[in-house]
Amino acid sequence: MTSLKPILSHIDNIPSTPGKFKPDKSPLHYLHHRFRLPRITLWTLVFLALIFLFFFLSPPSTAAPRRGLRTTASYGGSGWENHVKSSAKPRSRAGHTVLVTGAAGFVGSHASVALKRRGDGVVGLDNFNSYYDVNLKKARKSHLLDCAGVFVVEGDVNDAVLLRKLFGIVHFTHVLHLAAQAGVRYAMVNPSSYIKSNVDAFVNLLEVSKSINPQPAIVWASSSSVYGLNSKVPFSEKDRTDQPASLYAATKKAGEEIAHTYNHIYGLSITGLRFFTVYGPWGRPDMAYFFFTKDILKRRPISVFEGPDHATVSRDFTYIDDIVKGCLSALDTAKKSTGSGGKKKGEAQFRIINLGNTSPVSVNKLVSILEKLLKVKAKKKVVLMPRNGDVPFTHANITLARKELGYRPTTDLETGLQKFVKWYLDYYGGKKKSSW
Ligand SMILES: O=C(O)[C@H]1O[C@H](OP(=O)(O)OP(=O)(O)OC[C@H]2O[C@@H](n3ccc(=O)[nH]c3=O)[C@H](O)[C@@H]2O)[C@H](O)[C@@H](O)[C@H]1O
Repeated sequence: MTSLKPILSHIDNIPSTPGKFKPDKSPLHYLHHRFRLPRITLWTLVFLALIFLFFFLSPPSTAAPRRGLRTTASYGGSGWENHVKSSAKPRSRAGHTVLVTGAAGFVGSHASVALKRRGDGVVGLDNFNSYYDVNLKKARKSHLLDCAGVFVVEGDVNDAVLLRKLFGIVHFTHVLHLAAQAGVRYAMVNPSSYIKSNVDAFVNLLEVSKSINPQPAIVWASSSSVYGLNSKVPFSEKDRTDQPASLYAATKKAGEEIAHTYNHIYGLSITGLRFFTVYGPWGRPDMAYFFFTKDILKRRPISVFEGPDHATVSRDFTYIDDIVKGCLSALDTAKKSTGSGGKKKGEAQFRIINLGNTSPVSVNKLVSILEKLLKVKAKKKVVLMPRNGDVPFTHANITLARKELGYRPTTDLETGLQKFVKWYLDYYGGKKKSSW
């Protein structure tokens, strides 16, 4: 940044007590005598010059506000713009141009690679917060660039200036919004992070998207957790979702309602995908399959939850590649938004679709598969599931996904975990360049 020292040096002459100026030989003194300008005019000119310097000579990079979790942000400059433009370019005219938020995250990184590899233009956006190992996010970012040519912008979805800047540089046909504060249990530790990432940021994205011309179509990640205490299985999109068991679930449910509002008022085409416990290579270290693997290998005890009366706790674990296929198909089948100039011009598409595996597996079974793959016996401690946001089971009905998206999950838990364990051993065994 330009040094303000020479320009501000005259400020030393401002008296602490009015009327006690020392005799000076400053440029101000000279102008005052030479051109007979009143002192008030001169001070006004100095003030205007300072404002000019502040606004026009600041460097082009911007930093997002840092609240809660540590985040980084840096963007701006012609080199940066060129990276954004070239990453956004689809290989063919028919290709989409997609802004992927949360691109350095688990699902975001996989989806970005898949989109780019099939010929779409992709720009990633991620705030690299410290909820879990930032080095893993950085490694995903490097892989995205090296293996697929996807450029990830470091910035926050809450930063409206950045979003407008990106939309100003690139005409995004679609937004795949995967940035979120994940994890059901962490919501008791840092509740405000869920509001900031899952509510505030989503509203910010929708606000910007509705005012863009033409508006993009939006596909975003909701969650199986919205079914909360619903006990009717398998979970269908028609079932009740008004009994969330965690603040995470409540913010995802809020997102679904907020999405409906923006669809209704502004004609934004919006598809919410309810993901069911997604797992796989390059996954999230805060998830049970991931930290169980780590703890089993380190011969540390793991807590396996069970319900009251020793009821089994189970999840409809869904492999990452199946989820990615669902995301891409949701983008392909998304209809155009109908609004322009911030005004709705007709009914727009609004969808909420389950993406699960339809084959729930108990946590006990998950552990026994890991034991077999890792060839290590787990030190299991069976404990009553704490009341911290968890639900006893999930099970997706995917009839709508089949119909709307042609979605057909093909990977069972054992096959998916085999791929995860291979990646885990490669990555943490020192092969940092493990394949995608
Ligand atoms: O589908 C979703 O929408 C959510 O999926 C994921 O949540 P969950 O399905 O709860 O996954 P995860 O924490 O891996 O626990 C898995 C199982 O292990 C059990 N579990 C957990 C911890 C433990 O110490 N012991 C244990 O038995 C636990 O009781 C559970 O039965 C995402 O984290 C969340 O961000 C969201 O995307």
